[in-house]
Amino acid sequence: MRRKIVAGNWKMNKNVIDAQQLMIQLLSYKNNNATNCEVWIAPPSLYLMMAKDIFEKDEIGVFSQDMSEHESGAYTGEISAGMLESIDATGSLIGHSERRQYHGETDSHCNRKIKLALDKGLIPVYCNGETLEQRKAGQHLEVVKNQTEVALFTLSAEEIKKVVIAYEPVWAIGTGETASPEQAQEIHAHIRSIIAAKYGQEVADEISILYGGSVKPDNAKEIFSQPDIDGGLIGGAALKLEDFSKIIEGFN
Ligand SMILES: O=C[C@H](O)COP(=O)(O)O
Repeated sequence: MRRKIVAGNWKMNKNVIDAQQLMIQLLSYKNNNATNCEVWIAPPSLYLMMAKDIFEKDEIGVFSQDMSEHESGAYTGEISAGMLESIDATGSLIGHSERRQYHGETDSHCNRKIKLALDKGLIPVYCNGETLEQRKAGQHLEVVKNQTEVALFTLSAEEIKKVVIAYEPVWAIGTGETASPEQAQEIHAHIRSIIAAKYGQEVADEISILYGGSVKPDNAKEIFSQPDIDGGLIGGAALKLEDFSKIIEGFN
């Protein structure tokens, strides 16, 4: 049985008071409601240790939004896999489209980061997805195939099983425009088949593939009901308990 996950990426939002308040609300929600999926959050790095204190029994997984491709050293502004390990973080998002767009990240960078994360026992949430131009040109299947191969195919079967993939079509992120459940399912099945072709069906069937891109309370259930969609990576709708909890309940 693949793990089912709803993960909230807070991006660069909230001051410390607002972040603490939402974490406390989430803890209370989690303690008072049976959920049918794991709940993870990726707050800004500044708040990771606070999150670990608040979720002291690992009620909610704590992820960084990015991590360095280097182990340590003179890389001003970066945080390493070792640092995340040292605060007992659950994992890190890797290759989010905003990192690709604004910081020039490529799938080769992602590959190095994913290996470092795995070496430190962290869960890498590897994000990929095509741009609007690529979709309009009918290149989406090929783009996602290349991304997946470059970022993941140097891993062993045991390693790739520990990776969570988040398919996020760039044109659906923060735009209010979401891929239809059928469009998302097509790509999720495609990603799984690419992995199956290299590592075998059994390995591919163990990997959770999340969908991200304008998931909201009113479309989550239908998206999550697709056979190859194992949850969501949620941006805007993760910033309020009311919306995020309804998305979590998409698994009920
Ligand atoms: O990491 C989350 C994704 O970028 C989705 O963001 P969004 O739900 O605001 O479209």
